Amino acid sequence: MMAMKAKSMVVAGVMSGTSADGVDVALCKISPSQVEGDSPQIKLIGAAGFGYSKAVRAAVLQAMDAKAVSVAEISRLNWRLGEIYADAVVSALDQFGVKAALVGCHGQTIYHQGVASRYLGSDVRCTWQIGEASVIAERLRVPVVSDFRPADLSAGGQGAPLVPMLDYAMFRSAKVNRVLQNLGGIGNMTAIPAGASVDRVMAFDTGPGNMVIDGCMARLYGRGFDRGGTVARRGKVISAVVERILRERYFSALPPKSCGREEFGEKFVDRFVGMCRKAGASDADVVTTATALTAQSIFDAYRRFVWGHLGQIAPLAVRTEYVVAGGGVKNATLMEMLRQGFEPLGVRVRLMQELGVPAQAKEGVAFALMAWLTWFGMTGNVPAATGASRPVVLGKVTHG
Ligand SMILES: Nc1ncnc2c1ncn2[C@@H]1O[C@H](COP(=O)(O)OP(=O)(O)OP(=O)(O)O)[C@@H](O)[C@H]1O
Ligand SMILES: CC(=O)N[C@H]1[C@@H]2OC[C@@H](O2)[C@@H](O)[C@@H]1O[C@H](C)C(=O)O
Repeated sequence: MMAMKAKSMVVAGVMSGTSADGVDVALCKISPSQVEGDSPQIKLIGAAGFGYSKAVRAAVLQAMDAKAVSVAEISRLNWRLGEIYADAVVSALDQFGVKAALVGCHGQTIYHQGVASRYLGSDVRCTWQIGEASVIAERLRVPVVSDFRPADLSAGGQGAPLVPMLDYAMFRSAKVNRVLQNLGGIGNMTAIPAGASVDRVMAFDTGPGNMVIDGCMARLYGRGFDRGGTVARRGKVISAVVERILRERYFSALPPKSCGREEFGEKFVDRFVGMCRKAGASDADVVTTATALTAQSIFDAYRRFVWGHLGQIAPLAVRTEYVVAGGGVKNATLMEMLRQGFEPLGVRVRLMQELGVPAQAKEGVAFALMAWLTWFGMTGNVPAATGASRPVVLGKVTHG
């Protein structure tokens, strides 16, 4: 690909994640670095969130269950999501009174399999994000970059996580180790040792973020999520269940690794609720135990994989900061559990907004950055995070 000379641009980044709760749009000004070879400069102009209607959320969740949905429905949903994303971008641009020259749209993951399984005589790994980019490009009349994950997957990576590119560009520090955590449907962690180069970044999905909590809330309380963590605050943790689950394969597998509803969706929630009930759990205890599972799986991952890596790469770092983003930041019980686990280890827990990006906006910013990199022919994956054999240009461009 012939690379154009990179220029400053206003880019709209659009993310709709595994929680399937709606769309986050981040409007960013992205400019080339003043220093040759350094990361681009990213300035957040504004961010806005748009919840899916109940019917759209139900259709998205259904599309993730291949047995319950037809190809016709997936095709219609692809189109409808394109409209929903276009509406969200138009509303965000109106709200902040700016024009975007480029859109980066992640789309909705309806299937993700980072690890190979045997299929039609071959070892197949695959990933699928929907939300028709042509619909967005036609409405906005600007180019849209979408479908970011397949290029990394084709280069031998897991196709996820991709946010480490943003984490490294925006939040690395010369003196402090930074561990960046997202608490979306799935939890993911990026560890950047102080002063490290990009090939020393470690990143992976820690397991459930809010997905299991949300699943238990839907089943036991008929609600989408545990607002503020108030239900989890009332119950008690069934430690034996948490310990048993943490011995399962996903948690002990070495990074790079990625997961989704395939691992922690409905089927997992069925089994989890069953295990809690067997141990005598009340409804609130189930939700508290699901919350503790998220928190414990995170410390566990930190202790197993991250601690040693930070010590080895940056032995002189004065401290480690653990910076949390994503919707889970609003769950006060989960945040308290995380603080109780990290503070005794001397790790300072901080919120993403303290570093200048609202917790809910970070992934939108990441896809604005990745679109900008792609538009100028630059690579966007971090092979140390995804396991890819090389850095690749991500995504497909639909010209508006
Ligand atoms: N007020 C709140 N109190 C508690 N939890 C909340 C609150 N608001 C949002 N959440 C949680 O945050 C989730 C959404 O988080 P977010 O939008 O970061 O996830 P996502 O981007 O869909 O997922 P992923 O990052 O895994 O792709 C909700 O499903 C809910 O569980
Ligand atoms: C396949 C897929 O959509 N994965 C998401 C999901 O949500 C969180 C976690 O699992 C992460 O691996 C990824 O998203 C973020 C944006 C990423 O790629 O970094």
